[in-house]
Amino acid sequence: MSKDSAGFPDDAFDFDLFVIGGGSGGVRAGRIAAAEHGARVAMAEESRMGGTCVIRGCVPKKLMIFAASAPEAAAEAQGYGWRGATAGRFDWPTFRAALHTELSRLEAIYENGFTVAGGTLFKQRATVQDAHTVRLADGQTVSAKHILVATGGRPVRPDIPGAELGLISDDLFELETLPARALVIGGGFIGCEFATILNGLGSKTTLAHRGDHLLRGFDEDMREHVDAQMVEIGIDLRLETKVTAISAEGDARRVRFGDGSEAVFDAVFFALGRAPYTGGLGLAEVGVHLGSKGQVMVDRWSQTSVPSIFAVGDVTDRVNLTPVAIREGHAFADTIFGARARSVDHELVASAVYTRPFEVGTVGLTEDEAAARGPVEVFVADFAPMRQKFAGRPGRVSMKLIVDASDGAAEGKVLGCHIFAPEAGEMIQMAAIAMGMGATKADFDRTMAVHPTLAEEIVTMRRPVRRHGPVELDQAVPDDEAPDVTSDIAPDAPAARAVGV
Ligand SMILES: Cc1cc2nc3c(=O)[nH]c(=O)nc-3n(C[C@H](O)[C@H](O)[C@H](O)COP(=O)(O)OP(=O)(O)OC[C@H]3O[C@@H](n4cnc5c(N)ncnc54)[C@H](O)[C@@H]3O)c2cc1C
Ligand SMILES: NC(=O)c1ccc[n+]([C@@H]2O[C@H](COP(=O)([O-])OP(=O)(O)OC[C@H]3O[C@@H](n4cnc5c(N)ncnc54)[C@H](O)[C@@H]3O)[C@@H](O)[C@H]2O)c1
Repeated sequence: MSKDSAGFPDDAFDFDLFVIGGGSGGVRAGRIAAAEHGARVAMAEESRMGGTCVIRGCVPKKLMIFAASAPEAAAEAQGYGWRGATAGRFDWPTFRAALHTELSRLEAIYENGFTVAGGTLFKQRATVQDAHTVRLADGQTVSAKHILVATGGRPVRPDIPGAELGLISDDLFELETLPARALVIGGGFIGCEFATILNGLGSKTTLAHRGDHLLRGFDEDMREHVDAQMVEIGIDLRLETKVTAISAEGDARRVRFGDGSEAVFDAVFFALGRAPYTGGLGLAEVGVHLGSKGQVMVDRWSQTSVPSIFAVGDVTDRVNLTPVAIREGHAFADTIFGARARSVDHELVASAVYTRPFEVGTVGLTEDEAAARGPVEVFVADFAPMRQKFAGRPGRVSMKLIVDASDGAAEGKVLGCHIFAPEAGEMIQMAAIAMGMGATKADFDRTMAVHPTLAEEIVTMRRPVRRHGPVELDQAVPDDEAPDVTSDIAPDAPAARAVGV
């Protein structure tokens, strides 16, 4: 059997690795350690194998987004000559049954993938007893040379009267009936996606967000496009709105807002962020440093302050996305059991928010972030896409490239790419490859367009619409004193393209 820098197998322990949590990060780490590196691996999962992404996150959410897209598809079909096209009547029990059949299928794949690789699965909660020992809920203890904490996160509830009457994201997938009137509180990833789903499935949906635009942290233009689309599809969008109390009114919920007004809903969903799931895990007691949110503090090798204990995924609160958790788990397994040191680069992580009909795809710096670092040029394509335009459907695509305008080594490098369009998530994946390779605007320009597509606009933006940064770059102005000049170079540059011209 192979032996590496970690010195395994080590008969002093029951296992070489004990993974706590069978989600995206934990399963990948356990499977790679066992199948590819021959480690003796055990795992504990207290709920269902697959974790948040598979059972109560990305997968059921995206399937519900598909379901919720049917009314818009029918409306579009009418514009293409399908007279009388409608989506029909949405039957939640039928969809929910199919959804849970699919989730069970995926759960089995995750479980089999691990056990076929030779892993030992404990279907119960585990806590950390000491640097090399895990205690299971049934009382048994198991020793391991390494422990990997991959327990993910949990939705947070607000500290307001009646908070227990609200639902969390997990609940959407289990509802007995769809609410006729739904309130979603929170304007982040989940708030935007859940409001889109509920609206598309026929719930009269209100989205309340405390900020002035949805999706804080995203490029400002993208945020405004998402705000406008929410209103366009019929969501009652209440920005700069706080919820102060919830009370029961029969099966319904009476909600009090910050301005003193009240309204009644059939369901209230909290989408207020997620907290690392470390409560009661025993980590602090054995000397693992936790951050202010309870996240496990790790170095770039995902190692904690206790050398035998590692952590990956949402529980570390680095970038809380499935592909990141998977990559961190894989890198951990290769480093510790494969004698191949690999760490994860958390820069340039692309992501998408699956709003409808247009979604947001983003990678790299926002315009504001980039402008704060140095001179940049901003290229924008803003147009009514052929497909929607022909069908008489609303919506304008927006694509933005932010380009380094310094005269240094990074001159011309694309620093940020932001797309608001149908299937923007698919497009941004491709842009992320180019940007990861350090592509410049000239590289984009040299690329021949694929016509007629939406994505071709990303290689045909000729002139910047704005430039940020010092006017005279040669002047020795210290960075913190440099004027932040925003000049309109070509105010008419975002070509209002209709029908693929
Ligand atoms: C509604 C929603 C939609 C999302 N959509 C996307 C998306 O579209 N794209 C994307 O990239 N990301 C998305 N995410 C985020 C993504 O789901 C997470 O980033 C990812 O699942 C994190 O993986 P993980 O392995 O860190 O944790 P998890 O997948 O949460 O796995 C942790 C596992 O550990 C188990 N566990 C916890 N404590 C213990 C214990 N003490 N003993 C035993 N088992 C334990 C849990 O039951 C769970 O199964 C979404 C999240 C939500 C909530
Ligand atoms: N498409 C995707 O990739 C995807 C989808 C869903 C979730 N996720 C992941 O899951 C994480 C959690 O999603 P999320 O939407 O819950 O978190 P989030 O951090 O994206 O958004 C939280 C929202 O809640 C608001 N908020 C927080 N506390 C509040 C309070 N007390 N009162 C009022 N508003 C409050 C914030 O202003 C913000 O708008 C995301 O950050 C992301 O990492 C990813």
